[in-house]
Amino acid sequence: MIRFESVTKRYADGTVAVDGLDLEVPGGGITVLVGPSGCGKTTSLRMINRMVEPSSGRILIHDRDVADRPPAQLRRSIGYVIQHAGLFPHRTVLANVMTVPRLLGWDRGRARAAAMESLEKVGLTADQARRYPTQLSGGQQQRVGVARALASGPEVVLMDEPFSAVDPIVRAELQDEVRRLQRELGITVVLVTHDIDEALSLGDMVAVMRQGGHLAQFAHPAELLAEPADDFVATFVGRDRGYRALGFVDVAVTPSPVLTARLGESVPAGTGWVLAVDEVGAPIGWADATGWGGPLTDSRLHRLGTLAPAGASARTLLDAVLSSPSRRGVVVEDGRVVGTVGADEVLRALGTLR
Ligand SMILES: Nc1ncnc2c1ncn2[C@@H]1O[C@H](COP(=O)(O)OP(=O)(O)OP(=O)(O)O)[C@@H](O)[C@H]1O
Repeated sequence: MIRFESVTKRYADGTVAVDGLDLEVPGGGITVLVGPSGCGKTTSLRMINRMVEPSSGRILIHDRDVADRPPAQLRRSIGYVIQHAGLFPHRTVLANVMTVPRLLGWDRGRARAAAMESLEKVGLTADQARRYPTQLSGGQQQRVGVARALASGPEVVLMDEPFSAVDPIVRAELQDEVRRLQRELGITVVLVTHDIDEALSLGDMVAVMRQGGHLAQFAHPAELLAEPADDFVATFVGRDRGYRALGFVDVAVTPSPVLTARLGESVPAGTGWVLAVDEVGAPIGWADATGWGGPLTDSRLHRLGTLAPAGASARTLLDAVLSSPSRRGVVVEDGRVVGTVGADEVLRALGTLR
């Protein structure tokens, strides 16, 4: 959908930032450009909306050369999100988000409605819309940046290190949000990051670039982990790639029934591990009824491990097992316990995969 054809960018001082890049970004997904500092990610991204002009080669969106479109018009049709949101400080949040619709010539009412809708999509309120950017947290400002990029309903959104300036928790929330919005709106997102974990968790496809603006590998995250094209990619992808690859592996393991009890219910001595559940069947903790019996109380409970949703990846299942005091991973559906799995079952299922 976005095609780089032998694209090279040589800056005026002779720096070759991108060298003969051939890349086909599929429509309707998230494609991540990742690589070490200075490998040409930002330059590649900015050539899509003509903020940087290629020295040779061409870039096509829907088979149409971007060079044939006036830069200002092209940029209005493509959303753009940058690291520190890049908001106008002296304009309200709403006015910021209305910018592109207004530039497109929409009347005030239509632009305002589109901006409010867009702000709502990223979880911001009408009250926040009236404020100035500095009156919001860094994470909220970044949401405004995303809302602004989406306000005119672009098909393509470019994001340059959009989450690097926020803390890890906000970052994870924003990543989820972008994933959700991409699916909901069916847009094509091209995102630049230097963080391989972000690339692997967000990307439907990941382009790993290396110094000198060369493409090292373009693949699905699971393939990058399982079959890095060369030593550079293997090193860049990092340690634990065998284990991390399990995050993309589905295994057929049927959860076994587990003994559950509500608080106050009597548990016979010698029962072993019992999973405490609340009134709707959601797990609340484990109790070890090996050496005692009697009513189950709060004080008997050990902390739950992580929970694996039904159909979770091998990595999530194993994590549920390893973090559980009973060494049985709890599988839930709609928050309710459906059963448990053991490490041996997950490993056996993995062993039968090709
Ligand atoms: N305007 C410019 N003039 C000259 N050289 C430039 C210019 N912009 C970028 N470069 C150089 O081009 C190369 C690629 O830069 P680019 O910003 O595209 O890399 P990047 O992978 O996005 O890096 P980072 O992760 O550090 O932002 C670097 O060597 C950089 O110094």
